[in-house]
Amino acid sequence: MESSVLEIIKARIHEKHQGDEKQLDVIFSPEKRILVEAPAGYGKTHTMVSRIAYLIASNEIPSPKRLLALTFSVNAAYKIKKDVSKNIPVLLDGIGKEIKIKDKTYVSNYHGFCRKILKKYGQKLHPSLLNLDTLQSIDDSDTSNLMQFFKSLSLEDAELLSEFNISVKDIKGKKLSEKIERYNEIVISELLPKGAIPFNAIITLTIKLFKDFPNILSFYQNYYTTLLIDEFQDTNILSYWLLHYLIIDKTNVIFLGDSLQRIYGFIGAIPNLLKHAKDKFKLKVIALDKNYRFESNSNMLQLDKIIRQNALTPFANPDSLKSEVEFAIYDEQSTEALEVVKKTLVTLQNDQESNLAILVKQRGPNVDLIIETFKHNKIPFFYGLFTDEDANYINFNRKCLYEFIELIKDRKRITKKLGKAHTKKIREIFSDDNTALIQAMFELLDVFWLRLFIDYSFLTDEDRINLVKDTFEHNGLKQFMEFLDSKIVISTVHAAKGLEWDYVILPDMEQDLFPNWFGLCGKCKNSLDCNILVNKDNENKFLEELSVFYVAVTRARKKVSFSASELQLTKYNPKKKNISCFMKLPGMELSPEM
Ligand SMILES: Nc1ncnc2c1ncn2[C@@H]1O[C@H](COP(=O)(O)OP(=O)(O)OP(=O)(O)O)[C@@H](O)[C@H]1O
Repeated sequence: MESSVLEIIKARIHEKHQGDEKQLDVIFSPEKRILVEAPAGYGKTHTMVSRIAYLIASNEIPSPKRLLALTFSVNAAYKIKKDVSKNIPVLLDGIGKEIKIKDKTYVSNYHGFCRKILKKYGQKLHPSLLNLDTLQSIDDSDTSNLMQFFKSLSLEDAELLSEFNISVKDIKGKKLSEKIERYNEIVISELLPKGAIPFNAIITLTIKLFKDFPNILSFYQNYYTTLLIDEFQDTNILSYWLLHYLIIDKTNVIFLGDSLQRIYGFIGAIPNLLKHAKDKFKLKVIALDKNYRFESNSNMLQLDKIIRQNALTPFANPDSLKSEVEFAIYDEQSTEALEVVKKTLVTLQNDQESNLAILVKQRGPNVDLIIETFKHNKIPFFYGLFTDEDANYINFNRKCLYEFIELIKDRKRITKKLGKAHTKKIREIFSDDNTALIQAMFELLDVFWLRLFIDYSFLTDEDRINLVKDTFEHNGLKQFMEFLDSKIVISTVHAAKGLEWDYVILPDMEQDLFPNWFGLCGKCKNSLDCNILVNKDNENKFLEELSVFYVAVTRARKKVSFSASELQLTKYNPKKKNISCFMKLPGMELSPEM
């Protein structure tokens, strides 16, 4: 490429990134191995998009097709793809070059990528993998379920499947490596012939393919010269193994992530992964240093720093950080619920274009009362109280996947008509279920189909089919909350990851709720006064809960407010509880206003 053209492209990127030196270092870096570490809102994804666009626009890689970009969540992957396709024409505008990204650069999540490989070569393991799109994705965690659906499966094999599933979540590397071969054998001999494939097998079979057919592995290792991975902290052990196969000496690698946003430990996100990967792949660390989300909001910026500082030095404030924090304490839950409703209305009244989320750690009688109070006052809101572990939520996504596969069996294209048929079928299946969760799922499903034809019209039919499958298979409907019209969302923090609102309220900041009993309080020896002493025994638990707190707080663009009650509702009687230890992080200057 002519140097003058390259300079124009660089200047355009420079301008887009407002001269942010660290981001530009990453984008233009000649290094082959980079780890970008940065907190929420520091521009990791923004930087990744420009790096991809730069590599393609400047011909730094042999072809856009040879760049592989992966992320954890489906929605994030397709957003990156969309941003890259928007960015390249801007970079190349008026300089006589045209690159259509539509079906070139491959951006996906780990499963989507493996599915692509299995569709091409999986028949070498079993003929049914040729029609991977029509195989039903099954849950292999429950032994009795497996025995019921697969009559010829022995109890021993069913147990192995379910133990394998649990070991992925518990990150038991040794157990997994001992069992992966047998796991694959059972999937191939028992499940695939009956048209079924477990979620984890999409990755384990790809690994098997790489092991059994070195020429296929070598093709992919050489084909993808550049590998970029966003949301790296959420990678699980199977995906991490997959990366070990793909990365060879000459591969250019960039991982981007933030250890403090690892909140999927309970489904297998590996702890200390960034450090491990840094040593393993000899990565050069570049830390981004400017927070764009809270650029003009010094109070939120300070609060962000305070939480992060406490991850390094719990309950110490060496840099004397200060942030004013609204924290109201009420005598009991019904008063708190009413005040949360009032606060919501006043906030939206004062800032009419804004939206607001009420985020909680988990479902329970306390948030139920808040919901009842909203309903009682006839204030509409979206019900987002589900997590990735929630059986009903998972079941809804699964049914969506099943029905989609049935509908797409004889077709190669997704049309609006197909979307309507799918929604109709799902509504029929759940017609007797009036629970708030299922009603909310219907809303999300409508939004999902609507956005598919608006936001993803640039995708090929194959990519769109993959997007639908990836979304349902990954329990990803929750990500479509961001497109709802609703100005008020009541959600779990886990369902809200990756999304943002102008205002966030965190109610129930009490002992046993946030952090919760299972997460930390049950283990804390100082629960009498909730002045936790962080030590070797509870450090990991503390960090896991603090991560969820951090993700919750950083969902707010403008402001976050907190509340608590002295009397907490429990299954039995209301109980007197302390306020959360998280409201005692040094540097937070609490003001009783709400
Ligand atoms: N150099 C920059 N100039 C202007 N805006 C920027 C810059 N870098 C990032 N932003 C903006 O800041 C916001 C946050 O960026 P981005 O989503 O990439 O951050 P992130 O580090 O990936 O956050 P998270 O960890 O929460 O995913 C986006 O709206 C992005 O457009």
